[in-house]
Amino acid sequence: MPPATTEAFEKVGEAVKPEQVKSNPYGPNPSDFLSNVSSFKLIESTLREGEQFANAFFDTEKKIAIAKALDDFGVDYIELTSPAASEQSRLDCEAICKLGLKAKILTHIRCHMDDARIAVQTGVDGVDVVIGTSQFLREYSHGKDMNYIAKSAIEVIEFVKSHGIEIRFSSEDSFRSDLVDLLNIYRTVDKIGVNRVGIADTVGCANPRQVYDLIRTLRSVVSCEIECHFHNDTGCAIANAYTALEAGATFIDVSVLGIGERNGITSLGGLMARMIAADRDYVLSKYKLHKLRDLENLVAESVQINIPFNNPITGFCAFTHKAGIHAKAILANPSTYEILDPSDFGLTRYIHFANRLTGWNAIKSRVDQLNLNLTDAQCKEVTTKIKALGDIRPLNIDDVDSIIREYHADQNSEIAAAISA
Ligand SMILES: CC(=O)SCCNC(=O)CCNC(=O)[C@H](O)C(C)(C)COP(=O)(O)OP(=O)(O)OC[C@H]1O[C@@H](n2cnc3c(N)ncnc32)[C@H](O)[C@@H]1OP(=O)(O)O
Ligand SMILES: O=C(O)CCC(=O)C(=O)O
Ligand SMILES: [Mg+2]
Repeated sequence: MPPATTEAFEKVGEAVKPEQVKSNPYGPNPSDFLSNVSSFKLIESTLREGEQFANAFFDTEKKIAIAKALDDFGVDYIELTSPAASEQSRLDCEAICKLGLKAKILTHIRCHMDDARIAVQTGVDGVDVVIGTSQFLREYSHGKDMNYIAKSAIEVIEFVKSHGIEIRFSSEDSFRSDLVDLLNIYRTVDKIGVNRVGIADTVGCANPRQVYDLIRTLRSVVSCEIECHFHNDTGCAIANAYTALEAGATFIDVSVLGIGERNGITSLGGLMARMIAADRDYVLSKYKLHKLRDLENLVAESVQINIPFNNPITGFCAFTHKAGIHAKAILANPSTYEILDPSDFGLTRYIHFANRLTGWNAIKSRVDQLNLNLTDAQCKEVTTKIKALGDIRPLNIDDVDSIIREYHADQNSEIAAAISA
């Protein structure tokens, strides 16, 4: 496309000169500036954080079905509820470890030797250890100071490592913790050797700028990988996860449909949507995106919820285009109003034409689908009729098809009458 002329702008004031705008990092292809988010990994926590969702009860059979579906989807790690939580949780953890899945199996425990002793006997590939570091949790949850936290962290980490499995240490409520305390504890555990450290926005208070700053700072203090866990209380879970990757994190905790404590965490599907827009080749090479819908249905049924209408990718209208302006452009080139390609997820787009916002281009497309023959002028005329009925009541496809067919028949009988006259 030729560069926009500045003539029109100069009439209303000084135009921006192309040389003033070195490059636009945001477009037209967003992936140009996103190379640093590539090669992220997923810690899938439906069977841990997700079990903390109010409606969740997974029996052994359901946990196995979900674990297999997650593995088939291609998640890197599956995180399971603490085996210290209950006897059945421990048995389920052992059962999932024995499935021989490609994904590595983790369990998630308090920073406590009692839990660690149980965890290392389950057959997991790694243990995620967590302890609250904010003033709130230090005072009202476990009541321990930073010295105690550091000592028990070292003891638990060395114990888990001595069993030859992966270890991750995480602070709970990281964003309301003292920064110096945080960096000190992470530096300590990094020195003794952990696979990952984790940052957790346990109450969902962080915004992307805070995430960027904290992860960037942490990146300069530790040499191990950084994992992040974001709650969605203020609606930032996906954006925060993405920003964490930009800042140097490489592991993100997700759950199917985002289920978890309160209103949950970064959703698997939401993160897939965000990441495929950033690095399509990487995401397609790693994850079987066409299995997302079945995976979400499996979990939604298990916890007795519906898929929200506005869910990324699988919400019922995620690829439905309605207003006439949109429909026309989508018909010409789907990239006009779609950043995601539904076929990447085994889905199809839909043009909604049974409403008063429709335009003649969408109606013409429907006329073609019905294999009828109307000129552009006739399509415009029949669109006026459809809009008139759409002003009175909601329409369905049958209404529109009836108007089109009736109009088509009228036109044909007029032609026939003209010929016979
Ligand atoms: C933010 C998160 O989601 S963290 C993960 C949350 N996961 C879970 O809670 C797993 C399910 N939990 C459970 O089944 C139980 O809470 C158990 C088995 C872990 C503990 O049960 P109980 O001993 O009955 O204690 P309760 O649940 O009432 O309180 C939590 C206990 O853990 C302690 N604690 C809390 N966090 C930590 C931690 N990170 N490290 C060590 N101890 C901790 C508290 O001090 C409290 O101990 P207390 O009994 O001496 O006061
Ligand atoms: O272990 C972690 O990093 C996160 C724990 C958790 O679920 C949270 O803090 O919300
Ligand atoms: Mg959580």
